[in-house]
This record gives sequence, C-alpha cells and structure tokens, in this order.
Amino acid sequence: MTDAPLILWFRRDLRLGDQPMLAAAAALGRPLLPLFILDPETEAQGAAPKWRLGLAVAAFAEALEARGLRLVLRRGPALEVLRGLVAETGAAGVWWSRLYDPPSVARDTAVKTALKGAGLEARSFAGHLLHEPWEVETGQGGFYRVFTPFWKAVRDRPVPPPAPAPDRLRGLDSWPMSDRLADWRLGAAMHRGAEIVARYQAVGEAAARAKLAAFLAGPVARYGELRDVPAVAGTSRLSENLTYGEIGIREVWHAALRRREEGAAGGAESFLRELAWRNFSYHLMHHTPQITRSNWKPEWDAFPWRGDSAEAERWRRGMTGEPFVDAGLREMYVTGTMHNRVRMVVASYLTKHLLTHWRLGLDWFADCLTDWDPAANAMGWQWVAGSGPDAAPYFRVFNPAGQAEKFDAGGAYRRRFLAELSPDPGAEALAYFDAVPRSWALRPDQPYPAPVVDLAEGRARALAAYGARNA
Ligand SMILES: Cc1cc2nc3c(=O)[nH]c(=O)nc-3n(C[C@H](O)[C@H](O)[C@H](O)COP(=O)(O)OP(=O)(O)OC[C@H]3O[C@@H](n4cnc5c(N)ncnc54)[C@H](O)[C@@H]3O)c2cc1C
Repeated sequence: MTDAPLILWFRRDLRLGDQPMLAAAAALGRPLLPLFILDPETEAQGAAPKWRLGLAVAAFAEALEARGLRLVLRRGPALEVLRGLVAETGAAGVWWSRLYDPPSVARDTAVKTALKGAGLEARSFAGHLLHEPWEVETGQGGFYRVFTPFWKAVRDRPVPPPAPAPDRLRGLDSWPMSDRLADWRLGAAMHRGAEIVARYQAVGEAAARAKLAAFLAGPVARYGELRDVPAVAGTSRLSENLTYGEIGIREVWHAALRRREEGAAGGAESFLRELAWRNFSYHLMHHTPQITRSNWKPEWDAFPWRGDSAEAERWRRGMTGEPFVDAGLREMYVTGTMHNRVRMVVASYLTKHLLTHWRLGLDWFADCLTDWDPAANAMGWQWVAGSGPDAAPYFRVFNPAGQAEKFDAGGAYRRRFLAELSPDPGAEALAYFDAVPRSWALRPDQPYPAPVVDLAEGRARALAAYGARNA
C-alpha cells in the first residue's frame, strides 16, 4: 500500500463533518494535501458569490489548521495546478466531491481523463446532494420533469447518514508553497458593498450548524405558515452555507427528519420538501444542462423577450417604483440574499411586467447573491418565467401589490428596505445607499420613483405577447 500523499481538491464542500470524501481519505491513514484552486471557472463567478467564497475558504483553512493540516491555495487552470502539485509532492492521486453544473462537469471530466491517463488515482465522491441526480428515476427509467412525483420518489428514500468529522487527519511533513488568500482579491468587484453584506453572513461549519440547530429548535414548527412572510425570520437561511458546502445536506436532512419524528410534524415536513426542491434543481440540471442558459422549453425561443433596457436597469437598482419589488432587490444588495417569496415576485415582474428575458435576471442574481447556486437559480428563473419544467403558467402573473398585501400586510418588510417610504428610515433601509456604486448617484432623501409601468398595463402587455406566441 502506497504512503504517497493524496490531494484532496476542495470546491463546494468546505467542511469536515458529513464529508464522504474526507471520511474515506482519513480512513486510509495516508498523508493528505488539502487544496483549493482558483481556476478560470471559479474566477468567472459573480461579485458577491466570489467574495463570499473567500470567506468560506478562509474559515475552512482555519478549521483544517486546528487539525494540523493546511489548505494549500493555488491559482490557474485546474489540471495544470494538479499536475504541478503531483510533480512537487509525489502525490499518487486526486480526490474531489462531485459538482454538476456544465462548466464544472466539463472541467472535471477532462481532469479525470488526464490524471488517469498519467497513471494517477482520480476519484470523485458524492456529498453535495441527497441523491445523485441519476439515482432517482421514474418507473420508465427516465428523469422527473415535475416536482410532485419527484418528491414522492425521494420523500422516504434512504439518505446515507452523515459521517462525523474524522478524529485523526494526517498531513504532510513538509507543505508545498501556497498563495495568500488576500492576494486573490476575491472581493475586488464588491466595491463598497462588502462591508455591509458582511454583517449578514454566518460563515463556516460551526456557524452553519448553530443556525440549523436554532432553526430546528424554534421556527421550524411554524415553517409551513411563516416561510412566505418576508418580514419574519421564519426560514433556515442555510442556503449560503449549503452552496459552499459549509454544512452537509445529509446532516440537514437527518436533523430535520428527527425533528419531524419528535413532533414538529407539519413544519419539518415542509422543510424536507424544500430540501428536495434543491435536489430537484440538480436533477434537472444534470439531465438537461441547457437549463442554465437556454429556454428549457424550446418553444419559448420565439417569445419576444426584451433585452437590456432603461426599465431593466431600474429593476436592477431597486428603483422600479413598485415597493415590494424594490424592497426585494435592495434586500439582496444589502444582505446578499432575498426572501424566496420576494424572489418569485421580482422575477415575475422582470419577465412579465417588463417582458425582459429571464437570463438578464438570472445574471443579476448570479452577481449579487451570496447564496448563488447554479441549479436553484436557473430552475427558479425558468419556473417563474414560464419557460422551465413544471413552470408556473405564463398567464399567472404575480401582482406585486397584491402579493405585498397578502404577505407583507403591515408593510414591515417594505419599510425595512425602502428609506423613501419612512420619515425615519432604519439602518438597513439607509445601508442600501451606502452599498450601491457611487456612480448610481442614489440618495435616500430623493423622492421615491413613480412606477416604471402601470401594473394593469404591464400585465395586459405580457398576456398579449403570450397570446401572440400561441396564435
Ligand atoms: C428566481 C429564483 C432564484 C433563486 N436562486 C437561488 C439561488 O441562487 N440559490 C439558492 O440557494 N436558492 C435559490 N432560490 C431558491 C430559494 O429562494 C432559496 O433557496 C431560499 O430563499 C433560501 O432561503 P433559506 O435558506 O432560508 O431557505 P429555507 O426555506 O430554509 O429552505 C431550506 C433550503 O432548501 C433549499 N430550497 C428552498 N427553496 C428552494 C427552491 N425554491 N429551489 C431550490 N432549493 C430550495 C435551499 O437550499 C434552502 O437553503 C431561487 C428562487 C427563485 C424563485
């Protein structure tokens, strides 16, 4: 048995517990070389996710250091970096946890082929999902296009129990050179926003686990009823941690299952269902990778979507004059995330009232969300736009004012993020004006803008375009 080092190439699995790759590697007792690569695929990420990734990497490096290991940082195309490190250290193999978005799949497939061709051990592990996307099949052996039957198929499907963090991890006697994380300047594109968004981040494995425990001890019981109320902290807020793998999905699933058994029945059941939505988005991305960039239903290619415009720019800036929509877009700028109900409303407003291509919204979210996830973002946008699988019918246009009345009846959420609506705005509403680029020249004492589009007119325009497409 070789005692040559094993390179563990970490990506979106920045944790020690519930980490199948690490558990298997630790069991071998071989020297381990943890590695993070800033490769072109990672560099291509949007401003907020890239900045948040830097925080995740720093926290994980600290966690490894506490166990006597180092996280080696290298920059460059993954295969080049890996080949270089193999040559430097005499490593016998490279292991990683699987990713499923098209650019990562293309890169990982090429890396695996090249490493194997060079006689090295190249092995990929599950760990990012409850079930691998190809494991769940319809009765006919195909993939699911609709969520409800998918949920029926996975609700009681066994999920492997989470492995605890390994007791012993063996490092190298002499560590190869590492880049300095600060030199990567992962937050360079965040401008003034980083300082503000930082207040809302709960970074690293311990913080994620504490968040899960707090959610399961309280809010989960009323999750079914409160998850749609954006003024209330009624959801887990684990998406930022799940996306970087700061907590394992199996750990979350099993903890929620226990809670369901203990009596938080309805709430825990709804929460498990949302975790399954995450898996469904990966199921779709694996079987139909075009979902990330093209209309999932090709018949939508003929729809007269608009491209970028002054109206779309006002949407990006949270200046549409539609309070519920603007509050959501500003929440994203200030906190790095947006409540799920409001994501649906702002997406509907852009694609229907403003008739703008969903890809423009998807790209803006990918630039602004600290919980950006390639599968959930693509599924969410196409679901709302009507072009996706199991999508909301196009003629069902969310009315932002009606949605606000229903889910933000007292207006607390809108006031929280819209300074112009209050004589004495709170810190979060004001923070927006400090976070946005100076070039936008926005000030809280300016009057709140008039609506970009009359809601009834926007709706009628959207339905007419839809009708013409069907004619
Ligand atoms: C247009 C649009 C874009 C979206 N983009 C993203 C994105 O980039 N990243 C992201 O993580 N989620 C995205 N979502 C899904 C959802 O809004 C977030 O997962 C949720 O708001 C995160 O808050 P939470 O962690 O408190 O969720 P909770 O309500 O506590 O749910 C627990 C977990 O389940 C998963 N989940 C919940 N709802 C969904 C859903 N609809 N689709 C897929 N997974 C879900 C998430 O991992 C979430 O953390 C998007 C939704 C829409 C409509």
